[in-house]
Amino acid sequence: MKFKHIHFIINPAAAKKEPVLSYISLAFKNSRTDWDVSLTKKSLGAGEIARKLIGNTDLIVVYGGDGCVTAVAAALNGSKQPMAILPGGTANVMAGELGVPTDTEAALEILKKGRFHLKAVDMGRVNGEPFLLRVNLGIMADMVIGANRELKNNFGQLAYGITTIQKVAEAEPITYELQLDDKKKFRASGVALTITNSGNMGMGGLELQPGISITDGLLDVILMPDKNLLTLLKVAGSTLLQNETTALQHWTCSKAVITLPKKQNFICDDAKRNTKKLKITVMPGAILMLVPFKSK
Ligand SMILES: Nc1ncnc2c1ncn2[C@@H]1O[C@H](COP(=O)(O)OP(=O)(O)OP(=O)(O)O)[C@@H](O)[C@H]1O
Repeated sequence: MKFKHIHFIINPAAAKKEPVLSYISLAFKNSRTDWDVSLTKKSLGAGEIARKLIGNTDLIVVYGGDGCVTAVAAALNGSKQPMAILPGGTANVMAGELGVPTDTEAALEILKKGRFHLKAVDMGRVNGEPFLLRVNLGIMADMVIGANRELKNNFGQLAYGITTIQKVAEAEPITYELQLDDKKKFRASGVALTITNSGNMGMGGLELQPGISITDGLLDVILMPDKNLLTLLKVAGSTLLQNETTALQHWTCSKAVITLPKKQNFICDDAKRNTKKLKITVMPGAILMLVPFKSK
């Protein structure tokens, strides 16, 4: 498959510092593909740019971190406009999930040679707002909020690890009321709750829990009940060994209502929000994404 026209949305302030325009120009030098570029600004997000491009190009490629990627996916959901990712950020969870190489020139080579197919990927919606990766509460939310730009610039992916250690020490369990699909409501306490579409953690291809799929039309709800050392070690071990652990509670559903004892911060992909009740639904096959063929 080859595209006649590609529009690149580039975040010039993305974490990777590299001559991405030269790479694009070189990759398509002798190709019949015509391409254009838009640059994001602090005041002009990737999502806003993407929305105006719907139907005006064959493929929107976003170069940046997950902030840009999730903003573009949110803008395009339900539109049938295909999108692709050139990883330019610190972690690029979605690119990892799809198997897009971290190396920009290698990712462009796949695009140029047509070694990919398009896949309809699920998204979710929380209190009306679309998300691509996950909704986080508790430690996981605090960790994303704590990993600020300065920390990410200095430490890259390690920024998340540094803030996790800080946040675990401070964490207190919260009692959540959960209603999954149309089943009976129940209460469960935990220091971290994640409602996730993607299993990838953006770190060396590690998965949060095995079997989480971005194309199964379902969301995975994962609760970490406590923060004692044994639980943390079990979670770390199961992540590394890619097996299911009893230290985490894990459910799947297509919709969830989560009620908190009081208003609290949560993370919708990259964005910080605050609420007492989360109404979450899956949007099966909401976005067409470019997926590289698996290398043999
Ligand atoms: N031209 C620009 N100058 C400065 N900042 C920008 C510009 N364009 C976008 N941004 C900022 O970049 C951020 C989103 O970028 P990106 O998705 O690469 O970051 P990220 O999600 O923090 O990535 P990662 O965590 O993987 O490093 C937003 O905070 C946005 O305001």
